[in-house]
Amino acid sequence: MDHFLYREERLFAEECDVAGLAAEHGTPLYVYSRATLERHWHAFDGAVASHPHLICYAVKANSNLAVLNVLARLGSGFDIVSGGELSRVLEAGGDPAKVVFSGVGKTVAEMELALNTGIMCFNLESGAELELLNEVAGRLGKVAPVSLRVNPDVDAGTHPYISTGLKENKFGIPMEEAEALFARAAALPNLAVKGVDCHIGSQLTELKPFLDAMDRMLALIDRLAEQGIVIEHFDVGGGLGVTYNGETPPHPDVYAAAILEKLNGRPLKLIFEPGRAIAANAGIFVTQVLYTKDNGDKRFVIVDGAMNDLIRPSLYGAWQNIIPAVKTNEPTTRCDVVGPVCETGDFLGKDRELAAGSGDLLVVRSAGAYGFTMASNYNTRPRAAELMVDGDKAYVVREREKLSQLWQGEQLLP
Ligand SMILES: Cc1ncc(COP(=O)(O)O)c(C=O)c1O
Ligand SMILES: N[C@@H](CCCC[NH3+])C(=O)O
Repeated sequence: MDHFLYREERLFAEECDVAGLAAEHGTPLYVYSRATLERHWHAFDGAVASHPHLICYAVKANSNLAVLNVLARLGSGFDIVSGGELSRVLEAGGDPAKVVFSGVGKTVAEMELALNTGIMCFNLESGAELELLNEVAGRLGKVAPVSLRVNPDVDAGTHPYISTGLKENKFGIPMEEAEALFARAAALPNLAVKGVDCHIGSQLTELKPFLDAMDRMLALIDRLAEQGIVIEHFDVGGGLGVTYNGETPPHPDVYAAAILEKLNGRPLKLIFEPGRAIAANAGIFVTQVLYTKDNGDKRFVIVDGAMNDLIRPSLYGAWQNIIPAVKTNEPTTRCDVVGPVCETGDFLGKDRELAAGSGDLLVVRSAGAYGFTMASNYNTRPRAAELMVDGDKAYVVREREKLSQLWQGEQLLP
């Protein structure tokens, strides 16, 4: 069930009137729905209930402490890609024993933090990283639990910037090197091989690439077993897509059933790293129209939200639905919804049919993932406030940034 629905002509987030939230908290504004986050998490967790598993929510999608805390309370694990994300998980009450650490460029300081915190597993992405982690763990008198992220070389059929499982991408270890590196990891005194990991890309809307990757990864797991390297868990990564514009990605039930079928009774614990599928449609971005202007046949609706707040349209040409917070009977016009940032690429949507005049509120849907986490201060724009609604209550989960915070730490010359 969608928790962002119109009642008469007004859009609600759960039981809260979106225009009312904007009047109280200002714009631009992110609004998240707790019920939706929980429903999406349970959809994943429930889909694999029959099999040992752990859902490790990908923190990069939306790392607000309140979001992490809501998921931690459900028992979620977390997929992190930096020491900063690990610190956020801890701050939000997440369990380090349910954390997997992905990413191609872990630093010594990040390895130390993760080892001292006692995370569940390091997803290693290169031979060099493997040697360094062994050294760092040795120095701390610890044994690091590891899995190797293997690049299965499958085409995820997604945007080239968010495809990660092809040979030409920087992620993971090439399949041809995997067995030798697993043998090396198993032989090192301060590493303990726990798992095999892959992640082939984001916003996948078909099952086939996932299943192709699984075939290759399971064949690898079987070859490793023949060499006496026992794998306890298989981390299938994240990447399940969502509906932005009529896409029909498989429901977690269908996705999980297909994965379990491929597993074919192998006693492997499954780890999932969904980010977008949990957070994207649990959030909206609310922005107010400043001006409209017509340049020849082109109408621009200039809003107070911009690419610095929500970069997906500019960066990937991503399409996210834009709807009014309050519907009117005014005639609609075809327009580009653009922000105040000094870049031609600063748009939230192009060629949209909207009735939008100065002062009106527009809502960008599916903004709960890779929205605020990718925001910047470009053009010295303070980052938006974030709210979480829970029924008829709305909580400020991040205050709007103050201008003075933007130059904190900057110094004039003497
Ligand atoms: C290693 C890893 N795991 C999980 C995710 C989460 O992906 P998604 O938000 O598409 O589920 C990503 C991002 O694509 C990732 O790089
Ligand atoms: N940030 C991207 C997805 C990249 C996923 C991170 N590995 C997006 O908004 O679609």
